[in-house]
Amino acid sequence: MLASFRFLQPSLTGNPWLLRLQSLATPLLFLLLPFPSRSFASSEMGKLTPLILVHGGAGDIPDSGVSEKIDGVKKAVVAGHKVLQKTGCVLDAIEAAIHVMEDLEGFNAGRGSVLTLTGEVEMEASITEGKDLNAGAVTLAKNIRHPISLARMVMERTPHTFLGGAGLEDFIKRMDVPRVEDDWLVTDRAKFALQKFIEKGGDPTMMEIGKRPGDVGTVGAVAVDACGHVASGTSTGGITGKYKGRIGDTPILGCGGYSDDEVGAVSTTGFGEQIMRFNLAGRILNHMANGKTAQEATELGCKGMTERVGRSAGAITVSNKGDIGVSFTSHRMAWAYIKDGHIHYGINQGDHNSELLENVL
Ligand SMILES: NC(=O)C[C@H](N)C(=O)O
Repeated sequence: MLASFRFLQPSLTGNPWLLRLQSLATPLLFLLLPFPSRSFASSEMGKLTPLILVHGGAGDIPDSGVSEKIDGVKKAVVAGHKVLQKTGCVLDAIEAAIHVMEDLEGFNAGRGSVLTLTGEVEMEASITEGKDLNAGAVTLAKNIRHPISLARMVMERTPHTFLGGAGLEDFIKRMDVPRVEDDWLVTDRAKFALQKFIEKGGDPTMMEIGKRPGDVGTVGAVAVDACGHVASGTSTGGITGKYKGRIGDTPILGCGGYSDDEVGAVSTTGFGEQIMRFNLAGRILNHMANGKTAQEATELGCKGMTERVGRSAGAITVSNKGDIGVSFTSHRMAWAYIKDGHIHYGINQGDHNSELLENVL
C-alpha cells in the first residue's frame, strides 16, 4: 500500500521544463520562509528534558465541567509523557495524548465532537513537525475514532499535506482505517448542544463556546524532545451548528497549529474563523522569533487576536529550549504538563496547580 502511494509522487527528473521551474522556485522558497532565519546547530541546544504540554479547549466551561476537563488533560498528558519517555518521539507522544482526549466524551474531538446544523460529525485535525516543517491535516473526516492519526498518515504516507472530503474517504478505504459508528461518536451532550442552538437560532460563530453544554473541548498538544525537535497536534469537531462543509482553523497550518525547530511549536483553540483570519499559531511563533518568551508570545498572540478581530482564543506553546507558554482570552481552558516529577495543570485565568507525579500515576 505504502509503495503504491509513493508511486503516485510525480518525478521531476528528466523533464527539462519541470527542472527549470524547480530551479526558479528554490530561491523563491527562501523568500517565503515564515520566520527570520537564525543559524541553528543542534549542538547549541545541549541536552534538554523532553516535555509535553496539552490543552482541552478554550471556552466558557461551566463550573460543573471543570473537574472532568482537568481529569481529562491530566490523563492525556500522563499518556503522552510515558510515550515520550519511552520512545523519545514527539509525534508518538502527541498522538498518544490526543488519543486519550479524542476518546473522552467531555472533549470536542473524536467521540463527543459537536454537530453540524444537519446533525453530523465532521472532524478536523492537524499534526506538524518542526524538524523538516513537515505536516499532515484532514478535514470533513467522518466515522473515524482518531482524526489525529489520520492527519499523521496523510503526512507520512502520501505525497500531500492536506486531504478532505471524497479524497479523504478514498484514502481511509485504501489504508484500511477502521470506522466507528455514529452511535459511538455522537453523544447526548452534542445532540443537546445542537438542539439548544437550533432553538435559539442565530450565528454559530457568535455565541461564546461552551455556553451550550457539550460545546467546548477542541484538544491539542505540543512537545519537545532532548534535541530541541518540536511538534504539535490539534483535533476538533469544530463548532456547534456549523454549516455542513465548514472548515475551521484546526487543520490549517499556521492557524490551528504550527512547528518550527528554529523557534517552537503551538496548538490553538477558540473561534476558528477569527483564528484563521489572524493566523494565530504563526503569529505566536513570529513573536518568539523576534525575541519574546514562549509565555509572552502566547499572551501577545491570543490578546492580539481578540483585540484585532474579536472573539476568544487559547494557545499552548513550547519553545525549542523547553520553555512553556499557556494563555487564553476565554473564561477557561484546561491545560497540563509534566516537569521535574510534578504534574502542573490549570483551567481558570491565573491558575497554576502542581502535584507529585507519583501521586497521579
Ligand atoms: N473549540 C474550538 O477550538 C473550535 C475550533 N477552533 C473551530 O473553530 O473549529
